[in-house]
Amino acid sequence: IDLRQFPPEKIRNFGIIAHVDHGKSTLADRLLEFTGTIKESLENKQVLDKLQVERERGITVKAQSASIVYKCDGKEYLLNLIDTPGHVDFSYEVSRSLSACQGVILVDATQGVQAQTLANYLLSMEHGLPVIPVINKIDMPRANIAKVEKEMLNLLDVHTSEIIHISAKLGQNIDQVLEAIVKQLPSPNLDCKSSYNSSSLLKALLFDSTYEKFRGVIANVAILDGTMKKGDIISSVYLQQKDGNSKSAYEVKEVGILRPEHVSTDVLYAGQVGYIVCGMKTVADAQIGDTLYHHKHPVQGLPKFKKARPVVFGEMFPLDQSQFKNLDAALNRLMLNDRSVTKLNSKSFLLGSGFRIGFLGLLHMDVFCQRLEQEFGTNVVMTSPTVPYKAILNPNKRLQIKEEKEITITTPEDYPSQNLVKDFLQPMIIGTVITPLQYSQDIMELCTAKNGTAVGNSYISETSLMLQYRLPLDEIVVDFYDKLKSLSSGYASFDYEDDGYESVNLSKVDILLNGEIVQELSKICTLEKSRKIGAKTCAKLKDLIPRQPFPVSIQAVIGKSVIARQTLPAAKKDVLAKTGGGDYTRKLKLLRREADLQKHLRAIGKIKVPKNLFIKMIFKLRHSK
Ligand SMILES: Nc1nc2c(ncn2[C@@H]2O[C@H](COP(=O)(O)OP(=O)(O)OP(=O)(O)O)[C@@H](O)[C@H]2O)c(=O)[nH]1
Repeated sequence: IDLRQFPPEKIRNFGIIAHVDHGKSTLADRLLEFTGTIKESLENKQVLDKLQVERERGITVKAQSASIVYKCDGKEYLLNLIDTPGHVDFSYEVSRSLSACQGVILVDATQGVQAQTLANYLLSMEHGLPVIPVINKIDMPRANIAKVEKEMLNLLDVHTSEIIHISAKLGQNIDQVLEAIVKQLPSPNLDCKSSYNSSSLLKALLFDSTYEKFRGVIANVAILDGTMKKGDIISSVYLQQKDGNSKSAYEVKEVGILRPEHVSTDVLYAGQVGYIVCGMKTVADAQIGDTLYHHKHPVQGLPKFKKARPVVFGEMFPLDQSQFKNLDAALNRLMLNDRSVTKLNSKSFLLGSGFRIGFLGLLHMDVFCQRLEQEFGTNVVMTSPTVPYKAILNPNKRLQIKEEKEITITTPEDYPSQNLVKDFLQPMIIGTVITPLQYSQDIMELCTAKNGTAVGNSYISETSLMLQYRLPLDEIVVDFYDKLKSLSSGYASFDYEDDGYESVNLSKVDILLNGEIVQELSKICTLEKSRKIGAKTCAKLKDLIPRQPFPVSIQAVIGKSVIARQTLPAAKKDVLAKTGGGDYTRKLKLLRREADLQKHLRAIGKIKVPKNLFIKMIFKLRHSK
């Protein structure tokens, strides 16, 4: 491809956004086939979902770009498409991708408008992006186009005449979608007047990155002004700020576009989207949202990207401590590809050195761990996840806290001494559920049971309802989504947004084995839930700990008060087994000696629990609802 043929007016950059499973990746397949970017084949199924985890789970977790060339009214256009994930846990990928887009297609399916349809639509409005409304899966017998159109008219600012009806699976009306992209979406809104003005200073947005073993960081860039060529020496606004006089400069070793695989073009012009390889090595250097420029010609930086805000935290340890450094390196590389994860160092008495990692949800946490294993061969153990609570501490002279202070609690270790605390706060969300009418009663009961308060209900059609509840984040991260799906036979959809913090009665449940605290099993939870959690942990431990020669008391405590307990009886040893008939006094002697031994062991009382048991326990607690 000669990229000089595509000045900005012949370029359209668009993202495909929609609810989970509405057919975004399938539409991307057809767009790639229809424009001859890839060969037509029945084998082409979600070709942009390249990760093993995406193939195995059948979901997109990573936004992917591809450049296609399309001829419309005799002129060729360069279209850059970004296929985005639909699940709420990966919404950061969507918002990040939209920063490199000029237009968006909203694919809707026969299920009608769902929670993420609405969330993504609002996101594109926030970015000021126009939307091409599309109804997908019209080939399905269950398709109810009239109903879906009505919902779209009710909830989205679109007109019936604009809605395109397609079957991404069968490739029906794909040409209409492409034509709408060219005719209805604007060309990139650039700082420059002309793409070939060689005097224009380079200004490029780094909007995504991946890591490859031999090539290092591969950065996806949108060129906003000037040109980027192989051999150019570039720097970035972030590096300039970090290093003062901008010592860090990189030579562009490769530059090209994605079709969808890397195709080197040696140059990218203003308005185009592509990739560069320039020897960057770390997450710190390849900052998402950074502005790149020619080293000798600094430019004004673009507004920074909003940072992802983790909603669950877990502690991650290598199964084998000798692998700690490898795990650190693997995490840094994976974080180049997944920018929504946060990482801090952490330590555990039993599990050794590890990391405190923040995720955007439990699915995100599972997918991230699976990617670590599949792409980097690391084996890790994750402690049970917790949401970020806050504590307001009273002033304290001894601890040199001069005025009220707010701290964030993401692990039991952060839990402050109760007498210092003025108030605990928990994160709240506004959850939006869209459901067919017949399931709404059960869903309302579920929201109430999860301590939710209704903030608004409205009909989106005669048969579907939108429910909005204010809920504690802690109540939805574990099993809310699964329960919602099972109550509604899979029909209800869910999305949520932050809604500040609210006062809560928080507690820290510690687990004691024969009076000794086991740090790794401590848990922060609301006082209301503490008994249930304490009892469950004690019962599970009783099952898992091997019998010892002495009884083991397993207690769950809050401070000094015991809230649950179990006793693991001593392993009985038949001391008389070898005595046969024998003398009565000898038997008595043996029994007395055994009783003394028991007493002695009980006095020592220390039980040696293997590391494996904790790993099993952590695993069990995480996977039991
Ligand atoms: N019958 C029919 N099935 C379709 C159509 N489009 C997609 N599908 C099916 O719907 C399912 C989901 O399609 P995907 O393309 O993976 O959906 P997605 O929106 O990319 O999914 P996420 O990225 O995980 O949110 C797959 O089984 C597709 O084969 C269509 O037009 N007709």
